Amino acid sequence: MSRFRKKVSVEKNDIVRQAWRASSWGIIAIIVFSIFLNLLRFVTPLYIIHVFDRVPASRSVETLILLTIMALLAIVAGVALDGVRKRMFGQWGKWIEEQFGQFFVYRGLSERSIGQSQSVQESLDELSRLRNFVARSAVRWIDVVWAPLFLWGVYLIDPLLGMITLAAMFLVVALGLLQESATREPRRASRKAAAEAGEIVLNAERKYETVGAFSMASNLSARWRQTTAAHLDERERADARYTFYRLAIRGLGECLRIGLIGVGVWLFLQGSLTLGAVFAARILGGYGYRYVERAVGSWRSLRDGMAAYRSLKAQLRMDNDNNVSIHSATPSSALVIDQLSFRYPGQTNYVLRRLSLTLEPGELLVVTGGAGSGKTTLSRLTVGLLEPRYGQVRLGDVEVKRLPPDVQMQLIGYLPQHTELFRGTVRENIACMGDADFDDIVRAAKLASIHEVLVSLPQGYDTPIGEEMVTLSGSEQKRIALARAIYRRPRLLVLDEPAANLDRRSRNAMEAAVSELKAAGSSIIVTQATKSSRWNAIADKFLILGGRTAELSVAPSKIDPKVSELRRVK
Ligand SMILES: Nc1ncnc2c1ncn2[C@@H]1O[C@H](COP(=O)(O)OP(=O)(O)OP(=O)(O)O)[C@@H](O)[C@H]1O
Repeated sequence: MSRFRKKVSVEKNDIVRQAWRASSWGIIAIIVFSIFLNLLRFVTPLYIIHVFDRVPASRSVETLILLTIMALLAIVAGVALDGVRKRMFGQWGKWIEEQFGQFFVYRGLSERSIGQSQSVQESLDELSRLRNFVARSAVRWIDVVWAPLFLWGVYLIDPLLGMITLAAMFLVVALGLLQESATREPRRASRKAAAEAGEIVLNAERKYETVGAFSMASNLSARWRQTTAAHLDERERADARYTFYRLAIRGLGECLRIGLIGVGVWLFLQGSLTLGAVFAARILGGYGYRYVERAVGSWRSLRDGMAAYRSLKAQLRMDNDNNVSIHSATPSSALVIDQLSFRYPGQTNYVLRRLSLTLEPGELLVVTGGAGSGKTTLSRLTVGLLEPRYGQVRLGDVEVKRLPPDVQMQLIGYLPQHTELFRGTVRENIACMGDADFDDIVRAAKLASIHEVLVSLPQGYDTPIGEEMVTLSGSEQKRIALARAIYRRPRLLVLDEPAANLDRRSRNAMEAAVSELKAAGSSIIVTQATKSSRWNAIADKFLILGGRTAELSVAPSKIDPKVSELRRVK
């Protein structure tokens, strides 16, 4: 039955148009079903007119039986069509989420700028709002276009009854708009307070060591209670206003029905309407009013659904613009940092100014600088996590920031300052949560000197680790992160303060791994907070970061007479 099975290729251009095209048969079926369904809604009023007005005159039981059977068949057909139509809307919503969910997770996670795009969760929330609209509310907006037809039916029976129905429809729209504007602000405030309260708990759970060590539970729970109280107050205010307007709308519907019958019977007494026509007008007016009422009730869902659609469509367009072709020479080209300047959004001071250097394959650059001098910022810029304000970071001719995610995965290895492991097994963590050759994983673990530790774990490489299951020491976790950074033998390896908090054995392992990769042709950047002679023997270049200046020097043994030994960049 599903007409929403076609797959949309997210790699091709015009993804949105493709999705509309793939949905077109389903949409046509929904529209055709809606036409038949709403025409069938006229059967009951027609039945009443005939049964009340014609059957008593003819006194024909056969006609009554025949009309009743036809009306029942029409009702059964209407219910079946309505069921199929609702199911199709549900499938359409599911299809949209299935088609694009994974794509937005992939795109959001592979968009490597820190704080520059909307979060993956925001995109998924938008997708889910769009699905909710399609699966639950779109049917109401398809039906509301039929309201004028029912109104016209009432008007044909009697213009006065038509005017009463029209007035009720206007009033319900006005009440709906008032309800929306009266509840918008408390709803927004309530959502904000709820998110803040949730954040307090989530944060405290993550930082359980600090919470436990400082016995912060009572302070945090008091703060949570305060924030939750604000959320509950706002929600109660929104609920009270919502209930008031819902009751007013429901009451208005009852008044309309009574009004149509009261005025209709009065018209009957005047001799201008039959009783059958009065009840038919009551039913037609009821349908028209209910369609408008239901559409008004799902106004927020329409607005959220449309906003989500526009935002997702813009993101899909953006994705189409980002295709980059990579020259085959790129992997073996030099790393070029060219006039690189960077400041964080909202900051006036530049962390790095017009920094230029070149790192050939097989060269090691040691970056030294005190706290806040920009070591982490430079590391993030080099691996494409931050976008330069001015200048470029390139591998050959291609900006690192523009490398397609799969190419970047192959070419770049990164050990961040703070170790981040994922919930999963050790083997999965080293393989970046994907599939990988086990021999490569073991080779990387040996190179990072963590193999012996891993084989002694209860389930070896298949031992689960993660945020909550801390079974490894900080230095062991760092060596697993190092194994992850080097297991693909990256062309460019960036290690941000790798020696911090490591014992001598781990530091030696780190240096041995760096030497081996360097010998194999990787360009390597290592940052350190204090000057140390540790890397002197194998380093090719040194960069000293100091607030607004940076000094670049070449290791004495590697000085090329054509290159100045010391450069100062302001
Ligand atoms: N997300 C951010 N937004 C705004 N400013 C930031 C951000 N991250 C870092 N900074 C600022 O940029 C400067 C450089 O920070 P960075 O973390 O690169 O220094 P660092 O040399 O790695 O320091 P540390 O050795 O303490 O880790 C600092 O002044 C810091 O306050």
